[in-house]
Amino acid sequence: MLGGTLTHATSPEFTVVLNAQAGRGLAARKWPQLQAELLRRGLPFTLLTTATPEEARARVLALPPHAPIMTVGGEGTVSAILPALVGTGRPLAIIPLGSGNDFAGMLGLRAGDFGEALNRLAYAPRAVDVLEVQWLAGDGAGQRRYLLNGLGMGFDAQVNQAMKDTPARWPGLARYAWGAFATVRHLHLSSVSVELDGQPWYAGPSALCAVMNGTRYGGGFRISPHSDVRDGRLNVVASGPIGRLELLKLMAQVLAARHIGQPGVHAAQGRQVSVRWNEPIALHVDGEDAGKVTALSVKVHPKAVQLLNA
Ligand SMILES: Nc1ncnc2c1ncn2[C@@H]1O[C@H](COP(=O)(O)OP(=O)(O)OP(=O)(O)O)[C@@H](O)[C@H]1O
Repeated sequence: MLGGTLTHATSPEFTVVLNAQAGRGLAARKWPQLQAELLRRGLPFTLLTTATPEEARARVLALPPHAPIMTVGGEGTVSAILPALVGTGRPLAIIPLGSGNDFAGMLGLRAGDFGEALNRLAYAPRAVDVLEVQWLAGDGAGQRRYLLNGLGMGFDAQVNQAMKDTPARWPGLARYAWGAFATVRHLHLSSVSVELDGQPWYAGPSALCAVMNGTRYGGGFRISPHSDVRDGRLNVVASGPIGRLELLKLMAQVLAARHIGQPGVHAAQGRQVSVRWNEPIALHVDGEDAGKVTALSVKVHPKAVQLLNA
């Protein structure tokens, strides 16, 4: 554990959660530069270098309520400690150094731009919504998990898996695009039935269904351009029956956020959504593979986390 010098009497001491593996090692490589910047600004901190998400969660949970946290990593690094933030009053500053950084990117925070991320600590904290997913059937039935950015089922989640085969030096967007091309050959439609706020919303064949708090995933695909992380609502986007070529065209439209309103694209907002498939479907949660699922529900916790540099 390494401590920074307390030179500014009014600055709270941050607990820095450094995920050295985030961004395929980017966070570890950039840490000395960030550390120097924290010290230069007189921002006091204690460093937690954690080996696993579970360790990070446990160590943050052991901190006093209201202790400010700074994550250094990607979406998974933030996602891992959400249970130690929601409802505890521990505020969060995000220093994005992951592969995709979609939630941070949506907020205008760029990987490696420490100046902007730290300057924003002078702003008033802003509360953002958090989503909670519950597995309704299958192996994980009853399991719950918080997420900040979004989850995807079907094609989305398969692309997320395929991205792992791409070179580390590629930007997140290129890795996602490569994954989409590799995955589209195996496109498979399944039957889904989606209820939004207790009402039937979409039922029929589908290639993908995403439930979003943020606007984008995959390093810049704006799957849910109308999302607002402060509106107390989640956004659901599902495809109808779609072929390979149409899906590739759709992905290009998603890049430009022009897919909403197109035929075969269903999008809506609500507070709670239940999604049931006729067969097990690949799932990612905040960009992490989460196996296969046949039914899940997602609800919003409005303004559940205070962001210090939003
Ligand atoms: N504090 C932590 N310490 C060690 N490992 C962690 C920690 N938090 C999360 N992890 C693990 O590290 C993996 C990668 O982290 P993260 O998602 O932050 O980076 P990334 O995948 O490179 O970026 P992004 O999610 O923005 O694409 C996560 O999937 C998770 O399993």
